[in-house]
Amino acid sequence: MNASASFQLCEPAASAHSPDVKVQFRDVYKTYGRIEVVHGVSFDINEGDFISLVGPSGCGKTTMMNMLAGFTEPDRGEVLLEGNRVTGPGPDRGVMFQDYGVFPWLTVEQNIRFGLDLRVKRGMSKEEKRETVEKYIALMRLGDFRDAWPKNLSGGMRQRLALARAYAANPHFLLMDEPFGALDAQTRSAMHDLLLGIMQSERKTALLITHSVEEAIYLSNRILVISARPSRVVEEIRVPFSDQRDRELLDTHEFIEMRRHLRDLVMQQYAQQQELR
Ligand SMILES: Nc1ncnc2c1ncn2[C@@H]1O[C@H](COP(=O)(O)OP(=O)(O)OP(=O)(O)O)[C@@H](O)[C@H]1O
Repeated sequence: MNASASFQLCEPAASAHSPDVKVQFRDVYKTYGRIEVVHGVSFDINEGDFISLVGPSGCGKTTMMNMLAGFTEPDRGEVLLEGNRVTGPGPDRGVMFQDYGVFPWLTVEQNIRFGLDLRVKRGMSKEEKRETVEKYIALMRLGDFRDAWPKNLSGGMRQRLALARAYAANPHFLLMDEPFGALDAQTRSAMHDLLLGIMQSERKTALLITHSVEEAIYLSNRILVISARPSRVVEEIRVPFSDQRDRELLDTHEFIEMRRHLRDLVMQQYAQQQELR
C-alpha cells in the first residue's frame, strides 16, 4: 500500500478567524542572535484539536510553543489566541516542560494545591479544591509521597507531579513539551490513556512536542512535521482514528503504516539537520 495514499495530507494553511479556530500562527519568524530558528510558520489550532509537533532536536519546536505560552514573541508575524495577539502567559494555558516545572520548595501536595489557588479565586469551593488535590494524587499514584519534597522523588515521579499540577489547574489549553520523556513504558502508556480521557471529558485543546512518532499518532488528531532549522511546517498529517483509542490500535495495519510514513519524514529532517551542522 502506498503509505501516503491512506492518510489525509494537507498543505498547512492559515485561515481567517472563525469560532472553531482558537490559535493562529501567521507567517511567524524568530531569530536568536545569528541563528534563524523559525521561518515563516503558519498554522491554525482548532477548538478540541490535539496537535503534535515532531521534528529534529533543536529545530525550534519549543520556541513555537513558547510563543503560544506567551514566554517569547515572534520577530515578524503574529500568534493569535481567539483572535487576539498573545502578549504574555495566562491561566487559560497550562504549560508542562521537559524539565518538569515543579516548585522545589513545595511538597507534592502543596505543588498540586498551588495550581488550584487561581480556581479558588474563580469560585471553586475549599471542598472541591481538596477533592481535586486528592483525585490527582491518586491518579498519579503519589499518595505515599504527598509530604515529600521534589528532590526526593524519582524523575518519573517528578514528571507525574508536574502533570498532576498542570491537569488539576484545569487550563483550557494544554501545552506540553516532552512531558512523558522520563517515564517508564508502562507509566507512559497509562499517562497517554489518562490524557486521552481528560481531553474527552473536559473538552480541552492540546499542543504536544514529542520525539516519539508513536506517541504523536496515538494521541493526536493532527501532526505537524517540522523541518530542520530554521523550522517550517513540512507536512501536516491528519490522523483518521476515532477519539476512542486503546492500545490495540498500535498493532493495526493503518497505525503501523502511518508510523512508518511519519518516521521516514522525520528521519529526512534529522538528516538535513546533520548536514546543516
Ligand atoms: N532564549 C534563547 N536564546 C538563544 N537561543 C535560543 C533560545 N531559545 C532557543 N534557542 C535556540 O534555538 C534553537 C531551537 O531551540 P528549541 O528549544 O526551540 O528547539 P526544539 O526543537 O524544541 O529542540 P528539542 O527537540 O531538542 O527540545 C536552538 O538552537 C536553541 O539553542
